[in-house]
Amino acid sequence: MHVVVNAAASVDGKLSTRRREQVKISGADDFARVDRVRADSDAVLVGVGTVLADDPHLTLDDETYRDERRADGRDPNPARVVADSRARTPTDARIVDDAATTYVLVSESAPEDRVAALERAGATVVVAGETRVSFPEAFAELERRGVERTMVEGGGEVIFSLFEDGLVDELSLYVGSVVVGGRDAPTLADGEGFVADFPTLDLRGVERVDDGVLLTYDVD
Ligand SMILES: NC(=O)C1=CN([C@@H]2O[C@H](COP(=O)(O)OP(=O)(O)OC[C@H]3O[C@@H](n4cnc5c(N)ncnc54)[C@H](OP(=O)(O)O)[C@@H]3O)[C@@H](O)[C@H]2O)C=CC1
Ligand SMILES: Nc1nc(O)c(N)c(N[C@@H]2O[C@H](COP(=O)(O)O)[C@@H](O)[C@H]2O)n1
Repeated sequence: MHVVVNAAASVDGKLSTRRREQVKISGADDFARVDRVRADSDAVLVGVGTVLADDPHLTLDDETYRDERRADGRDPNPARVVADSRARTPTDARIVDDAATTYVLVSESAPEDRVAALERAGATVVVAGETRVSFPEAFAELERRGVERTMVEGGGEVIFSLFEDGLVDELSLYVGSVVVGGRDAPTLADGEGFVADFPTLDLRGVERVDDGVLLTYDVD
């Protein structure tokens, strides 16, 4: 599985505010770039924290990208994937509608009634991990289902885990010209944090986009 993490942060590294409400950090040109990255992916993944905070749709905005994908014999939108150990994704979340395939990654400890409700709502549930979603296991199953390239849109808990598991191949970070602040505001990589053996990156590109900077990296 090739994994591309994409996120937008303030200059102080925050993905949103201490209230965990969605903040538009990217400008129009960056959102257009994000749409292209989505279109080039087989799946777009977020954590359940992002689903509960933002209620994202994670489909393509530009119809021409859907047309391109149809012409290539692919589904018009990439699949949507939620990492959700306890199956907390609401059945009326936008990510569960019929605009694209939706995979909900759950752990073995997810309540059966929640799993059944998500399946009734049209989601495909993938069980991986005992109490928390195991990304290595889940990605192996997604690969069996034809997902070879996954774009990860956040949030900070999930991005940290993917770095911890050594699963990230590329990172695109848009740094908007804004200060958010807040010691409890989510950052690019939250979780427990590293104290040694920090993942290191190769800087591939630096580009001005809107009034911010797009940084692109390969992960060592
Ligand atoms: N600016 C940007 O580019 C973006 C900003 N955001 C912002 O980020 C915030 C949400 O981020 P955050 O709270 O970090 O939530 P995440 O989206 O990272 O979701 C975290 C949750 O995912 C579940 N999960 C399942 N398996 C794992 C695993 N192996 N490792 C880690 N988590 C796992 C956990 O819940 P459980 O144990 O119940 O499964 C965990 O609490 C929102 O404020 C949102 O607006 C989000 C995306 C992009
Ligand atoms: N690239 C980017 N820039 C920002 O400024 C953002 N706030 C985000 N957020 C991500 O986009 C998701 C919303 O997707 P839809 O428009 O609903 O398809 C949101 O949930 C974050 O993952 N991204």
